[in-house]
Amino acid sequence: MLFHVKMTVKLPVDMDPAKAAQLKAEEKQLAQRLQRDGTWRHLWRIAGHYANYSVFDVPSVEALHDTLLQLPLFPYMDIEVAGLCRHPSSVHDDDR
Ligand SMILES: O=C(O)C[C@H]1C=CC(=O)O1
Repeated sequence: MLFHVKMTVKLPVDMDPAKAAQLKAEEKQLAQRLQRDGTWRHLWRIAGHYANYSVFDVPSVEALHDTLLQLPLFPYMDIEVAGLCRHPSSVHDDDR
């Protein structure tokens, strides 16, 4: 199942910079692992924002929920999710 996810990062302005750097490094490590295993299909920065548009490929809504909860930055993100299904006019066979 494919899901479009918008993540907006809102780190507290008074967060210790070392803690922020650690969280971002941990997030990057997990994000790259999930991209390599095919779970995190797309990751795009939204220009001008500390936010991203992503596409996740997971077996269920519960799996998406569990994946998002694992993200080190989860406590500091606003997350919006939209389920995706194949468009009848799509020419891409892997859109499912
Ligand atoms: O920077 C972000 O958009 C937040 C998050 C998503 C992947 C990652 O490495 O950090």
